[in-house]
Amino acid sequence: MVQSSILGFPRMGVNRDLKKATEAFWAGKIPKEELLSEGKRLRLEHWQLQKKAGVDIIPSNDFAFYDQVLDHIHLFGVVPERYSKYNLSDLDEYFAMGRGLQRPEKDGEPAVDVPSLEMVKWFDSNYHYVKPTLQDNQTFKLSGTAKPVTEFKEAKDAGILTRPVLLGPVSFLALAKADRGQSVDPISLLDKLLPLYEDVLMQLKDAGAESVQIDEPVLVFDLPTKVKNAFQPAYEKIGALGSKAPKIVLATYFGDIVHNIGVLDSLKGLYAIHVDLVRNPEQLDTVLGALGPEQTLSAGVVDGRNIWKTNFQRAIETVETIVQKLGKDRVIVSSSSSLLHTPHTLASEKKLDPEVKDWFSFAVEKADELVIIAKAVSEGPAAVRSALEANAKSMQARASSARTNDPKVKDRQAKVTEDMHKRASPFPTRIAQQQKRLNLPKFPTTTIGSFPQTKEIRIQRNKFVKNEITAEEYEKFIEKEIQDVVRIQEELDLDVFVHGEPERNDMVQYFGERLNGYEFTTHAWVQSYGSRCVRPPIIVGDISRPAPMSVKESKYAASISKKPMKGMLTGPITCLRWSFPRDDVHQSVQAQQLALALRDEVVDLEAAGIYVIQVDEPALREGLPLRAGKERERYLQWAVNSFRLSTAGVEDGTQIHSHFCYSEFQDFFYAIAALDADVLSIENSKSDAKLLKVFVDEAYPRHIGPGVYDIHSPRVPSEQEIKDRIQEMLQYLKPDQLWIDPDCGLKTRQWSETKAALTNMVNAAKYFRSKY
Ligand SMILES: CN1c2c(nc(N)[nH]c2=O)NC[C@@H]1CNc1ccc(C(=O)N[C@@H](CCC(=O)N[C@@H](CCC(=O)N[C@@H](CCC(=O)O)C(=O)O)C(=O)O)C(=O)O)cc1
Ligand SMILES: N[C@@H](CCS)C(=O)O
Ligand SMILES: [Zn+2]
Repeated sequence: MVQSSILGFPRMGVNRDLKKATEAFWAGKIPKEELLSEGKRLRLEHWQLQKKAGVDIIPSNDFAFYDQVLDHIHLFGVVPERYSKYNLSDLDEYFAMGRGLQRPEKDGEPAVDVPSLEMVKWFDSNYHYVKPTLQDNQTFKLSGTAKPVTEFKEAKDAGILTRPVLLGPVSFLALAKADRGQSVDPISLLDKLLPLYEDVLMQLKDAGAESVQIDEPVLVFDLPTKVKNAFQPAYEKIGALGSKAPKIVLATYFGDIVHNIGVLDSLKGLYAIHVDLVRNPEQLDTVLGALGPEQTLSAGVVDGRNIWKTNFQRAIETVETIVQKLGKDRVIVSSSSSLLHTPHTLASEKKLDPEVKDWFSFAVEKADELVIIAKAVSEGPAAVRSALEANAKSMQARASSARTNDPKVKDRQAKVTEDMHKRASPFPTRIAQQQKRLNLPKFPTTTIGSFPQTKEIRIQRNKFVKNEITAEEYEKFIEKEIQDVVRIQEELDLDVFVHGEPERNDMVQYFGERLNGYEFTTHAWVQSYGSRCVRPPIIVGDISRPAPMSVKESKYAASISKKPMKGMLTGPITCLRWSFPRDDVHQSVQAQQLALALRDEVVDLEAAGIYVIQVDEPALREGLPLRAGKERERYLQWAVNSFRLSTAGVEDGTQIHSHFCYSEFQDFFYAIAALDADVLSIENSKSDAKLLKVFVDEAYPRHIGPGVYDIHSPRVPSEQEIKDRIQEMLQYLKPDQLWIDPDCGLKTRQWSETKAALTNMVNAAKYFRSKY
């Protein structure tokens, strides 16, 4: 029989219950025991709903209070001394690594002041993981109660036999880095780490696990030889455990593994291989050809990254092809990746137009889809006839809907010219005119856009959404917020102001709600990092801008401000990547539509007297195909063109900024340079300033503001820390080039932390101003 499986389930819960409990715990409003029991309740609820749907293979250890990679850091005792020295409780140490910890001395307990570990993008998704950080003398030690074993037993006690998920040893090390000042090559630690995997696998077997999912997603990358060669010894060792360990399903996702297919030779002893056939269906033949004679294929045919209903006919055809080759008992039908990247359930969406709702499928619905596909192949289509018919009808309705097609948008796209991507003059001419207009000091200070989104802001917005206050009342409230933000920036003596983005629920969702072609949801939250979630809007049709989206707020802010006001927009690629995109039109087409809509907005801002305009593109790097080559070049071409199309409509004297966070910018530096933005602000505070060398090597001529402090943590950086950081930067950047700003927007911070940190930042900038 063909079995159905899920690689991982969203953990927030139907009402973002985990977020609420975690934040309540951090705020000291609930004790640790309550947080732990909420976690337990959610795990059980999610296992039960998958079981009820009829899913054969249900994951465990896919739950994490903060991040699944951080769970492994904790599991293997990869805790840098700057955390372990405080002898914190397990949970406090775990959260300290995730989000930093700063607390005064209390009841004889010493004061704690430690920043978080680095957080980076999980492959090309909008999820972020905590990067394992290794020492030259790194040792590994299994934490007393191994979480994968505890959670497996927890499910078993509830009558559900799960398949525990582990991040594989090669991926764990390949995704790690040497700590600051250390030079260890992570993969060289494989031999030291493997015994811990062997131990966990044996414990899981003893506890009754029949199979374990080991994720090795790095197989979709172009791997350095050392990493590629690590698979053989790693899995020979694990394979040598034989019946002392559960059967191993090795999972890859978010790409194809054809370029690493040779690695499968060394994995033939494993029970099964999982591949992502949504992203790369064309890899199927190669993978089938490389499987061992008894190996099972786990076929990822239900999209773990998007919300479109699965096309049953197509998925069933794919699975049947595999069955013909391998037989029913050697095929598992699966989600393409963990469903972590999809919202919990469509059932919560009460306001969606039924026409489009019929096109969507969230995690709970995807569980049903997997069961239907497996049944259709196992028992024949007649067993699920009505589901197949309903699905075919939905597919047909979407394909023929008038909502997806806007001739006016197509017409405008056909008229886009090369010149529309170019500013009028080169940078030296532009910056001279901008400086005349803006008259900024050396080391100009600014922020990235958002100021704290307080509880009060969210409450007022919620009231407005529910029609409990009028549009005028809400507008007045937002104006008052803008006034406060402007006044505070005056007090802080920043140089380029922002309006603070109080009117925005999210930097992408806000624009999605104002553009034609988009649908948005009320409960479709997806975890972005830690307790933070996003509600990506859904692109269903051709995109256009019916009216200005941000001009009113920026113009108002400028009217009450004595300093230059920066207009704030989200760039076309970020709007695309952080939405659920269409799967019926190429992404480059959607990006160009977004770019044209934003171009109109940029020009309108300029006409309203806003002469500094920031177009954020933090997701530019995320969209980069995971492997080097032609596909990457093609992406960069259309992505860079989209940014340029959106910004090049302004005069020379208008300063275009762009912002990047969560990106390792070195490997796509030339694309950032090609954007031709006058000023770049980039997240950098957690990285080694040495990385800025790329700006020197490439003789980058324009202005740059590498973030001087981390905004993800409530911790306030001292003035000295910021000065040290700037001093380091000056080894690589010219004083005339350097802007001083935080890593990213401040929306997740409290006001007290924000003011304290920015005071230190402005003082540090003034110190260098007086020195140069
Ligand atoms: C910069 N980042 C972003 C990414 N992706 C985005 N789409 N947006 C981003 O800003 N990716 C990379 C980074 C890091 N990621 C994030 C992601 C999320 C946040 C964040 O702060 N999220 C908020 C939710 C923001 C939001 O949409 N708020 C809405 C709704 C608020 C709400 O919960 N309302 C309540 C009722 C009101 C109340 O009583 O509080 C409800 O609906 O129940 C809004 O403001 O209106 C989060 O809280 O997780 C930051 C960085
Ligand atoms: N302008 C946005 C950028 C976030 S990446 C903000 O400040 O929140
Ligand atoms: Zn940012």
